[in-house]
Amino acid sequence: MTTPRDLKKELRSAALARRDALDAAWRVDVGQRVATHADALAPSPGGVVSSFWPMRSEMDVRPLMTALAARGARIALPAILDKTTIVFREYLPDAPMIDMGFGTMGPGEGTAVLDPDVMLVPLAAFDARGHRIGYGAGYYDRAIARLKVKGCAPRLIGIAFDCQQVENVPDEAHDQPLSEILTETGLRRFTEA
Ligand SMILES: Nc1nc2c(c(=O)[nH]1)N(C=O)[C@@H](CNc1ccc(C(=O)N[C@@H](CCC(=O)O)C(=O)O)cc1)CN2
Ligand SMILES: Nc1ncnc2c1ncn2[C@@H]1O[C@H](COP(=O)(O)OP(=O)(O)OP(=O)(O)O)[C@@H](O)[C@H]1O
Repeated sequence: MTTPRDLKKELRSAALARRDALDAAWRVDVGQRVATHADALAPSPGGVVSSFWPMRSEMDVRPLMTALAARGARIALPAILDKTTIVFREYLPDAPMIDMGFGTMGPGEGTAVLDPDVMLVPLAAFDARGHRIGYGAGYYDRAIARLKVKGCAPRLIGIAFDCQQVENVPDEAHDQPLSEILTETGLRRFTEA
């Protein structure tokens, strides 16, 4: 029997292969263009936006991070604590970044841990309902579930290229659907089917 887990695995690797095939210079250009959506994404001044330090063929959201910081947002980046847990540590441009493994970097220990008001969520694949597939470790699903238990409900904005959209992401109970998605064709809001 094909389980949701098997299906997700297939969709993940196909979507990541499509993303890997995108032209690298075009991807950089898109990263710069999406920064023009900063006004629509910025929380009220002093609010926290979690971003991510690009790895593999992800969109480079660093120009967007800079634009959000210029609008008064505090920026946080994921720090991998163990096989199941990420926390979001404050990103201060002058503070040293440490190697998080997997080709990504993050702020070191001793940096403030923040609860995001707006979360820019990396992903492998997404569907028209806002359901997403990540890299398969469940880090983001768990981090979002943990925030909700604490009474925090961050605005969840997926970051992807249009070629990562799939017909249907199989549902699993722990999935945390996105409210919006930002791609090279703009910012879209999902209306759960
Ligand atoms: N830029 C960025 N940072 C991020 C994430 C992300 O998606 N993008 N994460 C989002 O979660 C976390 C890192 N998550 C990751 C999860 C799995 C693998 C990974 O390479 N997994 C192996 C399989 C390992 C195994 O099965 O034991 C692989 O895919 O080859 C990498 C990062 C936190 N930081
Ligand atoms: N809230 C949670 N509590 C416990 N386990 C969880 C939770 N969320 C996800 N998991 C577990 O994490 C594993 C990976 O889940 P899944 O394949 O949905 O990850 P993903 O969406 O690809 O990853 P990510 O959330 O890191 O982007 C699964 O075994 C799942 O049971």
